[in-house]
Amino acid sequence: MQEWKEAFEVPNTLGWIEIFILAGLLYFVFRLFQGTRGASILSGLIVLFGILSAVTSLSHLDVLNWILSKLMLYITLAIMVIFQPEIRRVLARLGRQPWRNNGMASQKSLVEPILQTVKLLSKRKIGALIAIEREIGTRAIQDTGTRMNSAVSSELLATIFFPHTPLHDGGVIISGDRICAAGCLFPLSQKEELSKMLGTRHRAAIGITEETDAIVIVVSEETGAVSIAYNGRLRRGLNAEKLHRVLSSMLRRERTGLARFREKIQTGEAMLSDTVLMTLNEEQDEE
Ligand SMILES: Nc1ncnc2c1ncn2[C@@H]1O[C@H](COP(=O)(O)OP(=O)(O)OP(=O)(O)O)[C@@H](O)[C@H]1O
Repeated sequence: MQEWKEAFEVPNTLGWIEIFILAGLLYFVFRLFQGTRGASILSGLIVLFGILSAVTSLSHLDVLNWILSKLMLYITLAIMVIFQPEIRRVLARLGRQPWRNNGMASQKSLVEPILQTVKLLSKRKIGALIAIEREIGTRAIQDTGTRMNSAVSSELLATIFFPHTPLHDGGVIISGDRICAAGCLFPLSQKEELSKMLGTRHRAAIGITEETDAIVIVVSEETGAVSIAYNGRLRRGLNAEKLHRVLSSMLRRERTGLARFREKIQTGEAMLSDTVLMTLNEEQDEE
């Protein structure tokens, strides 16, 4: 009984500081994992472990408590292995460089050529995979393809994806207002819940957005359907008008790095990922 009383005693100032720091850390971790496959499993595990540890320690179930504390290390290792993609993505988010200006301010210089390309390729059922890099760098992925440094034009994009040409296999990466690589191998998404209908091109589109904050446009070779991937999600079957709206809206939200950084500070961490997801959700709701 004494232990229970001690456990629920009002903490002193230092205790309160510790509680606030711990709560802040937990909130930070949950925000980072929010929306990922691991979020609900992770919170479930933490709650379960917390309850079991509290009960075994307060009830003097020493053996069980000892086993739980030993299991903690293995569970942590297991979490790291199971949630490897999420952890990679979270670390990449942490490594974002909001002050980096990759020249994305010009919306028109990207939207129009991409739309024209997509319309042409979709009509002819030519497969395409176009990633637009944002704050998280994609250099390692660019290195899997052929480096380029060309202005974005619909003629060049369409030529790259034209069948039987050397660069048509793989994806194009646009950084700033330049096509910086073509024929790149994107990481494939390992999500099990993805439709069996989705082949490797679409899985690659989702895969790169799980690890970076890139926006990816996919044209299906089989159906000519146009999809857009962001933040590990795929929005399928967009017509020209919808693609224009979604793409313009996403790119409009891009500011020059410093302006966005200032804005984030003023609004208190209005995460771009949230606003873009809202755009996708709004679009989905409209259907
Ligand atoms: N990891 C990857 N990175 C970039 N491109 C890839 C990757 N894997 C496959 N691709 C591209 O996708 C093509 C194969 O597409 P596949 O038919 O398997 O996919 P899909 O999603 O069904 O697309 P589609 O509807 O166009 O057929 C390859 O020829 C290649 O160009």
